[in-house]
Amino acid sequence: MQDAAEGNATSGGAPFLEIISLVKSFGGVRAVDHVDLVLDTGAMRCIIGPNGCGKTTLFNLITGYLPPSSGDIRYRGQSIVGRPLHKIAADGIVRKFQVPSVFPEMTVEDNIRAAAGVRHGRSVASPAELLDMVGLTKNRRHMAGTLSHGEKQWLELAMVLSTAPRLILLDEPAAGMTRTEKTETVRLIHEIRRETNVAALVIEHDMAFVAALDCPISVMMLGRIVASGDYDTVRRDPLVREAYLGAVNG
Ligand SMILES: Nc1ncnc2c1ncn2[C@@H]1O[C@H](COP(=O)(O)OP(=O)(O)OP(=O)(O)O)[C@@H](O)[C@H]1O
Repeated sequence: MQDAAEGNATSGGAPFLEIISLVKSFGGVRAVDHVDLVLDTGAMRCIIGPNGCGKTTLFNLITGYLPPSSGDIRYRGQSIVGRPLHKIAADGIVRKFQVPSVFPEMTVEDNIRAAAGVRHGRSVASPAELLDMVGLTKNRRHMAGTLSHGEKQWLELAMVLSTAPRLILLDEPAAGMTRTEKTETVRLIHEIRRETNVAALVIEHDMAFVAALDCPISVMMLGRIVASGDYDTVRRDPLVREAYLGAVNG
């Protein structure tokens, strides 16, 4: 099942990100098994699926952390397979990990300044604008180590944005957050997309959070994308209900 949004090309003709028949095997385990996926400039898509279905491996392939066994990843019209990790990051694909990695002994604003040193010449919001966007202006002179878990996640999001990414890969951005922090994170992600036109791929297990993000979803199982569409479409898919949503939501 493919939803219409997947086929749209960018103005230059080539899709912004195009994953073509991507395979990654670890010995006998095919962690990513002929995955096809297209993402337009500024678009967002959630990747969901049970533990071990290949989501993290897919991110590791896109960022260049792992080489694929076969298939291609085309970014802004060119294959990035074999391109070094740092070059892929410099070209604008930036990953935010589940556990926030801020510098605890530095102030909030110095964390952003440190990250902004690697913006690769692209224009970007100022540290003050980024702090405002993530709601941390009032904390700017606090040591990052004193922030709550949710605030650390938002600070790291601002740090990622300060590098002027074109595509952000968010690995479980709601993990460990309170309900209020999750609601704020959804608002924040929507605002970031409105303000910056950055594209996003989001791995997430929390289905209420996924629903609130209100974007197309790809469902992975055993390394394959088995369903794609909006939240209601995916929810109704019998295979998804049985193998994933049913198990999560009861
Ligand atoms: N470096 C590795 N070496 C061997 N097997 C691996 C390696 N990385 C992942 N795998 C295997 O590949 C499969 C997919 O793992 P992956 O971590 O990508 O899944 P996931 O969907 O991200 O899981 P989770 O939701 O638990 O993070 C699993 O069977 C895993 O054991």
